[in-house]
Amino acid sequence: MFIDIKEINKIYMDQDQKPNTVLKSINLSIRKGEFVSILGPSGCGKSTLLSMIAGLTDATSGDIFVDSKKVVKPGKDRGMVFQEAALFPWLNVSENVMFPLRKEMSKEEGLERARHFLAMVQLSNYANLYPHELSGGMQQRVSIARSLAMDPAVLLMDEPFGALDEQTRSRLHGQLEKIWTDTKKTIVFVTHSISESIKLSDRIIVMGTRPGTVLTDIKVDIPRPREEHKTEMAVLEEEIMELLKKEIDKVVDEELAYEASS
Ligand SMILES: Nc1ncnc2c1ncn2[C@@H]1O[C@H](COP(=O)(O)OP(=O)(O)OP(=O)(O)O)[C@@H](O)[C@H]1O
Repeated sequence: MFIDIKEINKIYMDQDQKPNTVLKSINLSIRKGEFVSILGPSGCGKSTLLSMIAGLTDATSGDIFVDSKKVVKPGKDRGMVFQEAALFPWLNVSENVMFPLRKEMSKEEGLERARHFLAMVQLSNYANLYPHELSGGMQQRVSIARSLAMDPAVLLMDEPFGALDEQTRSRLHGQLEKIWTDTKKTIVFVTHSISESIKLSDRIIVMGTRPGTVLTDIKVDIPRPREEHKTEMAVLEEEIMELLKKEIDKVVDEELAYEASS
C-alpha cells in the first residue's frame, strides 16, 4: 500500500502528568491516489494522526510508511494544509506560493510554477495581491496552491475548510475534487463534518474516542458528482451519525460520572 500505518499508539502526558492514551492500535492502509477522510469527534486524535503522517509528531510506538519509506521527519513527498492558511503577510500571493521552492529553482521557474498552480485554484488574477487583500476562502486556496507547487505525492489536509462559511466551503469542495482528479494526489483529509467526508471521499475512517481507535472503515460507493445522489448521501450520513452519537454519548457519560464523583 502507498501509506501504511502500523500499530500506532500515542500517549501524551496530561496536565497532572498522568499518561493519556490518545491513539490506540491504529492500523490503516491507503492506496495511491485514494481520497480518504478521517472523521471523528473532537479530541479523538485525528490531527495527531495526520501530524504523524506528516512527520511532525512522533508515535509512542508503531510505524508509518509512505511509499515504503519509514516516516521519521517531514518531507517534500507530503504537503500539509491546515485550517488557517498561515501565509506570509509581507509576501504577495505568487511569492507565498513560490516561497518553499526558493532554494530549488530560479525565480522565473518559481513564478511559472506559481502561475500554474494559482490557475488550478482559480486565483490567476490575484497573484500580485497581499494576503490581507484576500477573503478567507481565497487565502486557503493560496495555501493549497503552495502545497501543490511542491508536487507532493500526498496532500495532508487538517480541517482545511473548517473556518469558512457554508457556501465558500461548498465551492472549495468542488475545486478540491477537480484538483484531486487532475493531479491524482493521495489525499488524507481530517474533518468533523460527516457531510463533507461523504461528499469528498473514496473512504471514510470513522474514529472513536478515549482512546482514539478506528471504529469503521467505510467505502463510499456513491457515484460522483455526489450532489446528484442526495438520497444515498443522506442514508450514509444517518448511519455515520448513529455511530458517532454513541461515541459522543460515551464521552458525556464519562464526564458526568467524573463530575459526580469529585
Ligand atoms: N502536545 C500535546 N500534549 C498533550 N496532549 C495533547 C497534545 N496534542 C494533543 N493532545 C491531546 O490529544 C488529544 C487528541 O488531540 P487531537 O488534536 O489530535 O484531536 P482531534 O481529533 O484532532 O480534535 P479536534 O477535532 O478538536 O481538532 C486531545 O485530548 C488533546 O488534548
